[in-house]
Amino acid sequence: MEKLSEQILYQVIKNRANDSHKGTYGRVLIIGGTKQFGGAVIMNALAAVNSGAGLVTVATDPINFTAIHSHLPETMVMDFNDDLTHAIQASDVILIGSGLGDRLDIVKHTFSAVFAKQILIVDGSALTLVAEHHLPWPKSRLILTPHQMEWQRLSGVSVEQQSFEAFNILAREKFIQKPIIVLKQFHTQVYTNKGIYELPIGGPYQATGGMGDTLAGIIAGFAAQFLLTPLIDTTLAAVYSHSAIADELAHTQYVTLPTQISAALPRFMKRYAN
Ligand SMILES: NC(=O)C1=CN([C@@H]2O[C@H](COP(=O)(O)OP(=O)(O)OC[C@H]3O[C@@H](n4cnc5c(N)ncnc54)[C@H](OP(=O)(O)O)[C@@H]3O)[C@@H](O)[C@H]2O)[C@@H](O)CC1
Ligand SMILES: Nc1ncnc2c1ncn2[C@@H]1O[C@H](COP(=O)(O)OP(=O)(O)O)[C@@H](O)[C@H]1O
Ligand SMILES: [Mg+2]
Repeated sequence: MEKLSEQILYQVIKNRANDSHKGTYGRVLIIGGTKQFGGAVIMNALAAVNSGAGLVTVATDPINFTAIHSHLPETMVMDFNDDLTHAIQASDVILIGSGLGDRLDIVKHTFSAVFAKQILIVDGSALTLVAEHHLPWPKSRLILTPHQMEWQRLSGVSVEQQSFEAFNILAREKFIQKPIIVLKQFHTQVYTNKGIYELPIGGPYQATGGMGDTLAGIIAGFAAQFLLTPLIDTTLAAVYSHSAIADELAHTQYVTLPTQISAALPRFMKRYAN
């Protein structure tokens, strides 16, 4: 297992070309946030916008529209009960699942609408729904972001067994699409076609609801913006940035809130851009 270092940030975070525009930095569609869990998509979107995605749209329960706009006038919104086919197919990156509750219909529709070349990040409730209903995965480029219980549901590997990486490797082999799997925990592990990476930073000051929603949003923002960089590297840089910011905040804070991590992203990224 290879330990991640800040080197990955220099590899991925590049200065922007003068002749670029918002379209250059990718279109992200975030799908999630039932009436109960609107906060999850707000945290997805705060992370995606602050990490530099060019255009972000949130497809969610309309009850969340005002709250989203009051946090982030930069985002567009749409009703996730409407037909999402066009919005899905017009996006570079789709993030589905944070706070999606029991909306199996939306997961099924999204999986049927995505193209093979698109990047689909599957988080939170969407992972649980796939596991419960044994849904087949789509052919798109896939990143899964389970916490340990979500990975247990998906793979059958118990939380205890997950400390033996061989079990996780075997479980990943069963996926036809060989997704990038971000197995979140203290010292998160990332399983990829290039190898397994361990995050040596981060800590329990990150144990607040919404921390994973924020990570998923950063992964989406990085993937959309650094579209020409290998997806494994952009994912690793997102995972590293998320906890590196938390570590910096933890010098002076007892807990590090998800929304504070997103707010710190633009200044953090500026230090590594080259
Ligand atoms: N503001 C919002 O709108 C928020 C919305 N959110 C959204 O809510 C949705 C549900 O997500 P969820 O993770 O809360 O519930 P679920 O998948 O049932 O897992 C709970 C079970 O798993 C266990 N468990 C958890 N973590 C574990 C770990 N690391 N390692 C091992 N076990 C772990 C846990 O154990 P326990 O806490 O009981 O010890 C319990 O048994 C999801 O879509 C998310 O995006 C949240 O982000 C919060 C903020
Ligand atoms: N003790 C810890 N040490 C390091 N990171 C942690 C710790 N507890 C939680 N985290 C991080 O917080 C995030 C939690 O993700 P998740 O459970 O999906 O949150 P949520 O769904 O509430 O947004 C992961 O990135 C995980 O690595
Ligand atoms: Mg989560």
